Amino acid sequence: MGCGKTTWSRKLAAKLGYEFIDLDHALEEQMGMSIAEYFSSFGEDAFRKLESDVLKQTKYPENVVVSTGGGLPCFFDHMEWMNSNGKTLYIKLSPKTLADRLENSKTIRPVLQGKKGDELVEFITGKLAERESFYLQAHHHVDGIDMSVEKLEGAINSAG
Ligand SMILES: Nc1ncnc2c1ncn2[C@@H]1O[C@H](COP(=O)(O)OP(=O)(O)OP(=O)(O)O)[C@@H](O)[C@H]1O
Ligand SMILES: O=C(O)C1=C[C@@H](O)[C@@H](O)[C@H](O)C1
Ligand SMILES: [Mg+2]
Repeated sequence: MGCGKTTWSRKLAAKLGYEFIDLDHALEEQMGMSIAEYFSSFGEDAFRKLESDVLKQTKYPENVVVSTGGGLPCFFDHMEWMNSNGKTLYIKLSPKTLADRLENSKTIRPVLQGKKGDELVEFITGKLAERESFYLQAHHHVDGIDMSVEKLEGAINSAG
């Protein structure tokens, strides 16, 4: 969460002349409300089910860069499904850098429940420990510091 998937997928798509789909955005369109509102009205389990349906039922164009939500890779068979249907890339950052970015971001992320400072760093450290085994299944891993479109292109064109 907050590693730059949306920001950099959009830039990569523009550079490649591909379409761009952000699955959090697609979900919000389908729900007719923000993710934060959906979480508080229907809870996380309902959100994860809908997120899975949107991942698998979206009609993807042939050439597209897709950014997922931060939790999506860690539920159901999503990593396996994405690895079978495209090239996957994990943008890796430390909990401290993620916390700094998330504190400055305007998007409300309900999983964080308003945490700040050291409490936020500690929470992200725990979440990453739970989740990283899923993220590491991605075909390619890039360090999210000094990010550039060229760095992303290099990673997806590399052997692994
Ligand atoms: N290389 C960068 N350097 C500094 N800030 C960045 C960089 N990339 C993204 N950001 C900022 O970090 C924040 C999170 O970025 P973004 O929303 O793209 O992350 P995300 O991975 O899509 O998050 P989520 O998992 O919640 O969808 C934004 O405020 C964005 O402007
Ligand atoms: O990390 C998560 O679990 C989430 C990340 C966001 O992208 C959204 O998908 C939602 O806020 C949940
Ligand atoms: Mg995003």
